[in-house]
Amino acid sequence: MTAVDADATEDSESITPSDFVVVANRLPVDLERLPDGTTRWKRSPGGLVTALEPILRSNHGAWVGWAGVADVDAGVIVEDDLTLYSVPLSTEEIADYYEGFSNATLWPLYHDVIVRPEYRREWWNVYVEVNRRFAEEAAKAAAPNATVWIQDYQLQLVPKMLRMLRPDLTIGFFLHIPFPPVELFMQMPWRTEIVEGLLGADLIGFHLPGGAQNFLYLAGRLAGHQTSRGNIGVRSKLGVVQVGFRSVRVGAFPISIASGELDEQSRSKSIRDRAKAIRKELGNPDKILLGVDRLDYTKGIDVRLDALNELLVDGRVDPSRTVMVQLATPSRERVESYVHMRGEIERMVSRINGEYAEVGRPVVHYIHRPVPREELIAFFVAADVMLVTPLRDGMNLVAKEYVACRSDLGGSLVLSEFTGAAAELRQAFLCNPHDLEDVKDKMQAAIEQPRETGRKTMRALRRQVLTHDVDRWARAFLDALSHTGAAGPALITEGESGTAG
Ligand SMILES: Nc1ncnc2c1ncn2[C@@H]1O[C@H](COP(=O)(O)OP(=O)(O)O)[C@@H](O)[C@H]1O
Ligand SMILES: O=P(O)(O)OC[C@H]1O[C@H](O[C@H]2O[C@H](CO)[C@@H](O)[C@H](O)[C@H]2O)[C@H](O)[C@@H](O)[C@@H]1O
Repeated sequence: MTAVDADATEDSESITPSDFVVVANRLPVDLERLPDGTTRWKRSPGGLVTALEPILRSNHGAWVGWAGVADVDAGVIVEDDLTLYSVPLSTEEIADYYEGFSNATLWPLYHDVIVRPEYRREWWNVYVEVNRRFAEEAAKAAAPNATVWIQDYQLQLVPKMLRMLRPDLTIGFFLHIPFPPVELFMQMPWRTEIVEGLLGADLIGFHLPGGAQNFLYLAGRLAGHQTSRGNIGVRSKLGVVQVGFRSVRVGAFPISIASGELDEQSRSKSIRDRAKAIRKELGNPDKILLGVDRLDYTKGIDVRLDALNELLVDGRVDPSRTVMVQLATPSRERVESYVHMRGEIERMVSRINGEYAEVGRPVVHYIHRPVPREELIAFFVAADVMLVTPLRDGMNLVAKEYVACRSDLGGSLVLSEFTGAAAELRQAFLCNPHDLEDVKDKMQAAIEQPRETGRKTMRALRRQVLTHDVDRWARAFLDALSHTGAAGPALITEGESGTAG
């Protein structure tokens, strides 16, 4: 392991531990190695970081995570409003824990087995080891009786490991991806270990009641614990698992974005001007269609390209007046299924342009790199139709970001039913991404939507997104967490206690 920029890092022994600690696979910033051998920090990809960074900063908390590169120990970095504890990972650990068990076993299993999950014992062993390392670092970062909030599928064993190291802590866990149906979860060779790992927390949060309900059932079936009956609600009616003398709460807390801030940014003159310039640079088309995603097979980028292609073939969309922009952040580039999918997407883009583009006027603009935040907001403001078509997605913050950026009440949202966001954004053009005719119909309807109907719809969508922001999400989860544990109030659940099933 090489150490990094000694001036910026401190020895963990000399740091004051924090009362509030977030533990996530990634730090909010990634260390980037430049060609000249030096390093610099850049923002990490994905919605988890987008959602959590502002909350942690405003709480002056600590964040435990990996710096995003192999074989580098970045130590502890103390900033004004945040302390970062980096957990170093070797090249082999990244291959087995991150690319392997997290992203070639858990990710596809939890996303409806769109790609076949691989169950390899050596990946599991390294997952256990790396989870232990995160638990140990979290134990160092946390002050006595602190609250520790563990994030996501990469760290499902940390709650139990941390509880064994530090029984004084209040421990929350939030899963950012879907929790799968029971029949799919039962494929997992280490299913009982995972359920027991999660049950080390005082509160386990999911985006949707369905995922929470699946977990509650499995806690009874696989771990043999008593569980509450009755339906779990949204931010209400928590389920309960009785683990010996401890009551573990299980609930649904749909995540969101800093919508007020985004709304304000999107109204600025510089963003408005840039949005106009984007339209001009694209050749002043009648309609701009936009996709913004990590390049991931769950996101259904192929679905929207297929639908666009057929709409062009059918003559239902005019290639001289319509442009699609796909912004795709590179993701998990060494995992086989991602390499394969990238090739497929790029072939589809070329085929559409080969058939329908004119010189200097492509129909699909495809950008395979992250776009700076301000530029992204300008794209949201410029886009007439936002295409969010995942085959499965825990939440999908992009859909909410688009809505937050449309204070002009312009634009329409085509949204897959299989995203967490669809449960809240009911007025969008909801589509079934497995039904190509449905996707085509909804895309065409969004393109042709009359202005007044569009404004009414956007107003309703905005009401939802602006009143349910990321602060409300964090507050709901942390409030519920503060009411757990031995000193907490009586069960906030409906129904009686009993074994589920
Ligand atoms: N090409 C891109 N350039 C910049 N930011 C991006 C890009 N693609 C996605 N993002 C950002 O990454 C986050 C993605 O979050 P989300 O939609 O929840 O999906 P996921 O976390 O699975 O990637 C959003 O904040 C979005 O704005
Ligand atoms: O860290 P990576 O492997 O590069 O992946 C990026 C993140 O992707 C996933 O995001 C999820 O969280 C979002 C916020 O809750 C949610 O909207 C989205 O539906 C999820 O896919 C992943 O869960 C994170 O751990 C990754 O960091």
